[in-house]
Amino acid sequence: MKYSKYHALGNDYLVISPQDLAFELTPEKIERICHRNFGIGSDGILFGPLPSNNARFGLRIFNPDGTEAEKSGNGLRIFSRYLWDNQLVKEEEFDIDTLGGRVIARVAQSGKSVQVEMGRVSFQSEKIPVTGHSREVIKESITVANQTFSFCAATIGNPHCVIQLPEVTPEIAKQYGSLVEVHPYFPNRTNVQFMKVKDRQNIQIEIWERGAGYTLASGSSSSAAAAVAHKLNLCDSEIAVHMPGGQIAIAISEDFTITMTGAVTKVADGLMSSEVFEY
Ligand SMILES: N[C@H](CCC[C@H](N)C(=O)O)C(=O)O
Repeated sequence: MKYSKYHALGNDYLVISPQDLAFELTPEKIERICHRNFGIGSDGILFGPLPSNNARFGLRIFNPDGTEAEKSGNGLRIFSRYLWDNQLVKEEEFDIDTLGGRVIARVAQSGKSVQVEMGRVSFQSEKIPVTGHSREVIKESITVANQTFSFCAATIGNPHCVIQLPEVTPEIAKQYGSLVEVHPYFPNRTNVQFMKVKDRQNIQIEIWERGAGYTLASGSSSSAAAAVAHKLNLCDSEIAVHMPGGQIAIAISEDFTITMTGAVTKVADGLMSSEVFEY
């Protein structure tokens, strides 16, 4: 079966088109395809373009644990580049419908940069969701492994828990991210960002992704963390988000609509053998 592999700042995805799909995309098959040793290996699968009544293209996004995500910022930039590589779009704006809402994308620099209007960030508990009474989830506390953190929660279609610290490291993300991801506060689990605010135009984040674990970059995490920094008046409305895999530019409008701009890199076009499911 044909696939295309791209990465966005080290957050890698496989694009599989429905016309090439040779089997049902079950959670077990997704896990195996994404496995770094027994499969092709990736941080997820982008399944599209699909027919849509809401947009020019439909897209489904799957995590390596087989669960489906409402949105993926890096995934949307990669999918936009895939559409451009396959002559399905040129430099014009086009829209993509996802489980987490409709976005508007534009490919630039011969596919090496993509801008996506990701939708509006909400801090509202019932939209994220976060348990408890209806409120904006700002500066609340969460305890995992006997460590209590102050956090803010946000959604941009998928859920995010943003924890601000004076310093952030991969070790902190790996030690605490997996515990926060499955904390009872988050009925649908959550993506987790540990954020250092460097100045009013720059933040640094370390990421633990729902259903994927530690990743080198995340577009929806960048959007959520930047929105929280702006909400807390720690940053202005244009923020560079620095991650181990590179940086993403985030622009935040008055109503917290997010525009994300970042790189995309083509890795390969490949052919997957059916033997991958036999081991
Ligand atoms: N794991 C995420 C989806 C992918 C997010 C990330 N790769 C991005 O670029 O936004 C979730 O379950 O919500």
